[in-house]
Amino acid sequence: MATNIINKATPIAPPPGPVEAPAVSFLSYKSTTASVNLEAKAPFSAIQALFDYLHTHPDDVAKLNATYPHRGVIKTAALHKTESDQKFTIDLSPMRNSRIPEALRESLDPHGLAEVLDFFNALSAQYVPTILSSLSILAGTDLAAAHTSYNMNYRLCDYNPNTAAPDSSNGCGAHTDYGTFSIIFQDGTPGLELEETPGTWVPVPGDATVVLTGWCAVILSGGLVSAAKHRVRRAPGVRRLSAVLFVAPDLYVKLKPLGDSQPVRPFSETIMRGDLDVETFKDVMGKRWRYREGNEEMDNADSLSQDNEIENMVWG
Ligand SMILES: O=C(O)CCC(=O)C(=O)O
Ligand SMILES: [Fe+2]
Repeated sequence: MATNIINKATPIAPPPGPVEAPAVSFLSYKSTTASVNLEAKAPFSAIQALFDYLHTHPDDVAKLNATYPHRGVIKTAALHKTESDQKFTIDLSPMRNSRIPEALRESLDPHGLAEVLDFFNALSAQYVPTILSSLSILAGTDLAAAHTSYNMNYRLCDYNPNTAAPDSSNGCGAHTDYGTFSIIFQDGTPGLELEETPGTWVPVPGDATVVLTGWCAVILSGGLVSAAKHRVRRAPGVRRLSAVLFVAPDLYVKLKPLGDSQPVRPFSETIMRGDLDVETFKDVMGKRWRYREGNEEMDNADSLSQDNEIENMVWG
């Protein structure tokens, strides 16, 4: 069983170091989640402005998607699919943002893009090292060396009532993030829920900022850190916006327990041999993720849930 890594109301100070960084307090009773007192506030007016602009400017959507033809940047499958997640998503990443042509930046920057990118860039510079060092304490091993290239994703979500299934309560299906941790900012609207015990969902207050650990943290920590399963429910007619920073290890990192100590639970041979790198893991996980979000078809989609497939790959 995973140790209860984040104790009740026990603030964990970052280790002393030369860099002055804001303190991150883990206050949750739950091993998989941490409520964090971040001073950062996500710019929700800019986020709403960006979505509203893109919802009404298909030409700019096409140009933005052309900067990442592989998967696209703004995802609108919920407009025509009723069973998938009923939300719109914008996925930006520091690596790909440099591919946005100057003219497109000039047309999108005044409609929220500049403010959104400034927010994520400042957030990651200010908090990622601190959270990684706090998480390293919980993981019993130094996670920093596996996170040198800031393999991150900047995601905006618009749980908009204007989708193919306006009355559906499925905003975002139950899942566990693949990376090391994700910071979720919310616009004040409830909907995010955490699975406390199998089948028991606990609502997160709509104005809380939360850090959720993902599968890479589970593996690198030898199972000391567990992963937070979560989902988002929609209320009919209610719009909800969120901003998520996903942090993952560098793509070439081999996903196996880092420390010398015995894993708290046996991992698969693939994991213990170090045969699975972050890039491959992200591909496998991403495929199911996109299926759930309505952005990719799958042959054997119904036979396994996203988390079951990952569990089969990770655990012995
Ligand atoms: O919108 C949210 O609050 C959470 C979104 C989420 O879990 C995700 O995109 O992975
Ligand atoms: Fe998530």
